Amino acid sequence: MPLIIAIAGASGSGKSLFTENLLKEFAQEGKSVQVLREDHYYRAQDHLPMEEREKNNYDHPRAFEHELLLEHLETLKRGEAIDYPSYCYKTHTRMKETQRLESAPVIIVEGIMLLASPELQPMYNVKIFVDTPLDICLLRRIMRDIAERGRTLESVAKQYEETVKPMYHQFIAPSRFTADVIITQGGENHIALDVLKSHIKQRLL
Ligand SMILES: Nc1ncnc2c1ncn2[C@@H]1O[C@H](COP(=O)(O)OP(=O)(O)O)[C@@H](O)[C@H]1O
Ligand SMILES: Nc1ccn([C@@H]2O[C@H](COP(=O)(O)O)[C@@H](O)[C@H]2O)c(=O)n1
Repeated sequence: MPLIIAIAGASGSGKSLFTENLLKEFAQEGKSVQVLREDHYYRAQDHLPMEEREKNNYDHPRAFEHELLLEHLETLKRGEAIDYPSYCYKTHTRMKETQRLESAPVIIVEGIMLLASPELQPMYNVKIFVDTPLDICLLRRIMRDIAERGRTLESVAKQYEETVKPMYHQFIAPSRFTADVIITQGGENHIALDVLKSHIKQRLL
């Protein structure tokens, strides 16, 4: 049965980079791994005008369609394929295209609310929390959101004050206590990558 690894942490903590690095480690050994991003499960908002979409709280668990993510994890765990959704941060909604994604011996799922959602917890075999100081997360987010997600400095600052930071304290920070492993130094922690790789290899034997 596939092993499901959840990687959670604040926005900008280094979850994606850590996931990419873990993926590279497995690819080098010819191991098949699939990655799911919780962001792809943000709810579709085609029915809402853009001003409404821009005001939404994207840092609350109910912003995600966790019911669909749960169904997809169950399907992958049975060894079956899913139709993986895609998401656009600029239009704040799902894209039409889905991608057929086959199951694999290792499934990595990465996102801010993964450990804060009790209904998803039983699905995970390994729970990881990437723990990075919030000021570093904010600096990274400013750079990324302006460069890649079509945001302005003013909009990033407003969103951070109104939702990102308070929701982090309400939902994400407490969820770190449910983790099996807490990773410091973000996506480039190579000792953590090595330890995790050995653990996963042992469990796959
Ligand atoms: N340890 C690190 N050192 C330097 N830059 C990092 C580190 N971890 C992440 N980054 C960079 O910070 C930005 C945000 O990281 P990312 O992995 O996308 O965060 P998340 O997925 O948690 O939102 C990216 O540009 C990434 O390359
Ligand atoms: N339409 C959206 C959807 C999400 N966000 C922000 O993305 C963050 C989560 O993604 P990371 O890659 O940073 O983990 C989350 O904090 C949301 O605020 C958004 O701005 N707009």
